[in-house]
Amino acid sequence: MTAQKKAGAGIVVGVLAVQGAFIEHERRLEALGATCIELRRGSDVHRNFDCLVLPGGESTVQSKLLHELDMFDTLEEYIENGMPTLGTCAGMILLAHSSEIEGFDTLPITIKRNAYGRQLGSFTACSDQGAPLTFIRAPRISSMDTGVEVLASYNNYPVAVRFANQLACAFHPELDDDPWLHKLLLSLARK
Ligand SMILES: NC(=O)CC[C@H](N)C(=O)O
Repeated sequence: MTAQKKAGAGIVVGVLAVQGAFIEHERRLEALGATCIELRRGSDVHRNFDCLVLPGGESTVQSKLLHELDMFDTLEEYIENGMPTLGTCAGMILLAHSSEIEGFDTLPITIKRNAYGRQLGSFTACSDQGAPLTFIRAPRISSMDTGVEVLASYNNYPVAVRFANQLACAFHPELDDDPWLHKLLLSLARK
C-alpha cells in the first residue's frame, strides 16, 4: 500500500451529489484509499460517513435542492457538531455567510460570488505558496472572522481557509494534481 492510499484507508466520505463536480472529488478520494458514498436524496444523509464534501457547481441550485430533498437540516447539524467538511467553490459559498443564497452559514467568512470573472470563466494559476489552482467562476473571500486560518492565498487574497472542522476553497482542488486539501480532510476525519 502506498503512503497516498493510507491517507484514506477505512474512511467513508459523504459526497454531496445533487449537482456539480462531485465525481472528480470521488476519484481523488478513492485514489487516496477512502470509500465514497453519494448523497443524492434525503435518506442518504442518514447513512454512516466520517466526513463531508460539498463540491463546486452552482450554489443557488445546490441550495434549492438541499432544501427540496430534505437534506439541509441534517447536514447543517453534522457540520455544526464538528464533522470534518470540505467545501469547494460553490461548496464554500454554501458554508459561508452570503446574502445571495440560503446556505449553512457555519463558516464565518463573507464571499462575493463570481468575483473572479463571469466573462473569463475559468483559469489556472499558482497559489502564493506554490500549489496549483483551477478557478471556475470562483467566489472571492471578502472578509473573515479572526478565528479563520488562511491555508492558501493567491495575489495575497485568501483562497483556502480552515475554521475548526471546516475547510473551504475558492478553487477546484479535485482538478489539480496536488491532493493536499483532500489529504487534510482525511486527516481530520481520522482524529
Ligand atoms: N465552480 C463553481 O463552483 C462556481 C460557483 C458558482 N459561480 C456559484 O456561484 O455557485
